[in-house]
Amino acid sequence: MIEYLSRFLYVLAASRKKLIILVCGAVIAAFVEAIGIGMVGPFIALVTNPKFAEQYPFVLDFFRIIGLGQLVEEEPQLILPIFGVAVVIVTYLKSYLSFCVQRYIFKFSYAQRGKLFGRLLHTYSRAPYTFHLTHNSSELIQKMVNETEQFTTTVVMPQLFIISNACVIGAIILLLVIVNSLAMLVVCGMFLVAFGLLQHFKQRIARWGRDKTESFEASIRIINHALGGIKEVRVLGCESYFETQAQVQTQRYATSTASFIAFNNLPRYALEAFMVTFLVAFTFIYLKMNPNNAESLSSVLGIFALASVRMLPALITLVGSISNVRYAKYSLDNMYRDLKELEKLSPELMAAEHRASNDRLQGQLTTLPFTQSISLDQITYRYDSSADPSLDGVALTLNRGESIGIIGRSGAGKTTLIDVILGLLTPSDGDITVDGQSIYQDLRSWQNMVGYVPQNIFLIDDTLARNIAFGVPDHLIDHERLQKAITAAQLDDLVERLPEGLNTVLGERGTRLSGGQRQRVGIARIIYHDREVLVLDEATSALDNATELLVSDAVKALGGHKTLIIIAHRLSTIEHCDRIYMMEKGRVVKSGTYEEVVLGTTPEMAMSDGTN
Ligand SMILES: Nc1ncnc2c1ncn2[C@@H]1O[C@H](COP(=O)(O)OP(=O)(O)OP(=O)(O)O)[C@@H](O)[C@H]1O
Repeated sequence: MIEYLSRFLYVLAASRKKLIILVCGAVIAAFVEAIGIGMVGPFIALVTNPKFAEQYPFVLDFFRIIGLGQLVEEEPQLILPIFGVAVVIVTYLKSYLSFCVQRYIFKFSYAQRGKLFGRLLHTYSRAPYTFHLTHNSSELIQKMVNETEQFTTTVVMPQLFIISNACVIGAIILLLVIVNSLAMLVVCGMFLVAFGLLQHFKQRIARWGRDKTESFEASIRIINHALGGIKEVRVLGCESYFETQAQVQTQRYATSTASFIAFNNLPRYALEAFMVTFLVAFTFIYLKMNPNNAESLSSVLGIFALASVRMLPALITLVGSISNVRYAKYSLDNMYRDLKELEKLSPELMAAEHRASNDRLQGQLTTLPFTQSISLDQITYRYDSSADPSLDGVALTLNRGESIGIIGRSGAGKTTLIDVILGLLTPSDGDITVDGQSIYQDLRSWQNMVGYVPQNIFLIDDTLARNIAFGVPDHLIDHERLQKAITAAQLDDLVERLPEGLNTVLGERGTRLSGGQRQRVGIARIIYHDREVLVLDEATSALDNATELLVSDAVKALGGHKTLIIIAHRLSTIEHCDRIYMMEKGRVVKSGTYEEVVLGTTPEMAMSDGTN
């Protein structure tokens, strides 16, 4: 329980002070409600039994507390009307307070959802790259969209309702004990039934919660597969394969959700059945033991009826809230694990990223001093899931303004090397230095000076301008620089042909562009961002020969004042490079000029696909 609460408080992004104020408000409202409930009984008793005030001294005590003790002692006929007015006032106060507290609970809980969503996005987007290599994006989307909602409705709200209902129940129990200690019998019976049910269904509730979360996550993954790969799916005609998978998951989701909702109604029926059974059994036993005292039975039964009418709804809400909390335990544990692990793992990284985002927004980027060279010194990297290292003692040096080409067969380690250079993977051995300073001393400043064009350019479903000035708010876009980048990447023709020029929306993942055009947008993007070191991963693979020539010219034009690292898909792309490194099984096996390395090497040795 303590562990659960500490996890809950960790995930809850609210200030503790707010939470304490909220709990205090809920407790006060619950006590006013309990007082209101408690006053109804004596009011009815005062109406039906005029001697009630004499028999029960707490009635006069009440009048003394509100300062009217003397008045009602002198004029006892005023007891009933004054008490009636007090009941009405307390009921109004109770209703108003309960409404305010509930409204605050809803506001507070949904504000938590927004905050938690932002916190998860912040954490995931700044998490080490290796985290993303092992976590499916559907899982992360599921957590941000569904589990934050679940956290709000089935963890935060129920916990606050547990507190307020526990207060109401406590106050009612106190009241019943004061009025008639026999009522404890029925209270104990009710608790036994309610908590017996919770205990009996404990495992099942937790399993339903887990099933619901997992099936929702699987559904998002299936949607991603079926619609993300719509071209292949349509051509291969395997739509029904994904439909069958989706059916399994929706069925699992339906079963777990329906079972839980049905269970939530069970305590009400069980408690009602218990009450009737108890009252009938009690009546028979009472009559058997007191055959001549049937009249007193009605007053005892009245107390029981009062207990059940007041206790039942509060107890049902309490049981519902507790089962909700259990139902959501799986998703709470999930979010706790991610947040705790990632926030613990990379607090400096997170802080640095946060600073960098702010700097970027203000157009100021800190970079490492770079006037001479970049050196990779004995870089070794092994993926967690792999037995052999993918990079094994790679060493190379690159002077400012130079361009190097990296070639090698498929699986030689080129992409892994690029990921290490980009600072996405941290080598287990070796170092990368810029003018002698390790990039790991200030990774963000290193990344601020690197531009990257991957094999598959990531395009957002937005305008061409925003895709080139990627991540820059509209009001900070430099239009002169944008135009230069477009011209350098040979995109002028495209801009002219697009219906709304630079403001044309490119479609999801740039579906309105050809492969070659997408590549050129990627190149325009790094030109716009004007980074000192440019990394091109087979950047010209999707270009036709004529366009490739144009883009290669643009890239070549960058040479001399930009430092280039190119993973080549076609040997012609790296002809102009100052040096070529050939990789094999994670090692650099040959280096030198184009003539020294490429000529005399079979295309199979040099390239992923054996082309030249
Ligand atoms: N996420 C990963 N987990 C485990 N092993 C990996 C992972 N990514 C790559 N590898 C392994 O690391 C080695 C190098 O892969 P890498 O992708 O760097 O090669 P590459 O030269 O870029 O190949 P290609 O030209 O086909 O893209 C391969 O043996 C590959 O199986």
